[in-house]
Amino acid sequence: MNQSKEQRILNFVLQNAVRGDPCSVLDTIDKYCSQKEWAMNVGNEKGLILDKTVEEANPSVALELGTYCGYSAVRIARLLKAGAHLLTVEFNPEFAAIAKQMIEFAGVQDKVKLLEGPSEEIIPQLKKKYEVDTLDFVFLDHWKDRYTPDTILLQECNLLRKGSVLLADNVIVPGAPEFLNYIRNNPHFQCTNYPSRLEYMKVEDAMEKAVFLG
Ligand SMILES: COCc1ccccc1-c1cc(O)c2[nH]cnc(=O)c2c1
Ligand SMILES: [Mg+2]
Repeated sequence: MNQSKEQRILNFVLQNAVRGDPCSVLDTIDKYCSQKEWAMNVGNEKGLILDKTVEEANPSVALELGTYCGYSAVRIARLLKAGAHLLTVEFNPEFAAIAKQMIEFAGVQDKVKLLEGPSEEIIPQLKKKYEVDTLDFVFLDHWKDRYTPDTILLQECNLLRKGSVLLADNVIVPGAPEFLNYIRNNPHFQCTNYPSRLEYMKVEDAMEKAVFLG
């Protein structure tokens, strides 16, 4: 049974990165995916926008939708203050299994809770089952057709508070035009666009930040 691309990425990290060093894990994934096999990690260019947004929000409780191999979970968790934590949601069991190992190798497992399942099922469970009050930061990086319904669901479940920061990846490529239309015309959100590049490619992409105004 030949290996998946995601397994090859993990193996490259296990053999080349420094255990317990999140930055070396990120650099090693970026090296593999820029030189050997493209993969849909947020990457280092958009990763810097993610870093700045997380640092500015300084979240106690963060949510990521779309874990994939765990690159952005490691990227976010490495910036979290003592006692803060990230909940990351992945519906693909193969990806979740890879991400779990990636997060543990990076040494950020105490700050990250990986939840396996569809976001539309997990979001309504966050308060009662996962003891969340409100979310300080949300990274949307899953299926683009879920950006709008999940943003509506977060509001319906009272998971956002005045000042909650949403950051969406890939609003140009693959694109989330319906989400941009929804969020930019919604008076409860203050939006900012951050032009960038698609990970590991000379292709235009962008991230959209949306601050909930309550
Ligand atoms: C499976 O498509 C891969 C792909 C192909 C071409 C262009 C973009 C993407 C892409 C890039 C990303 O950062 C992504 N992030 C999260 N969920 C995605 O599906 C996703 C897709
Ligand atoms: Mg993405």
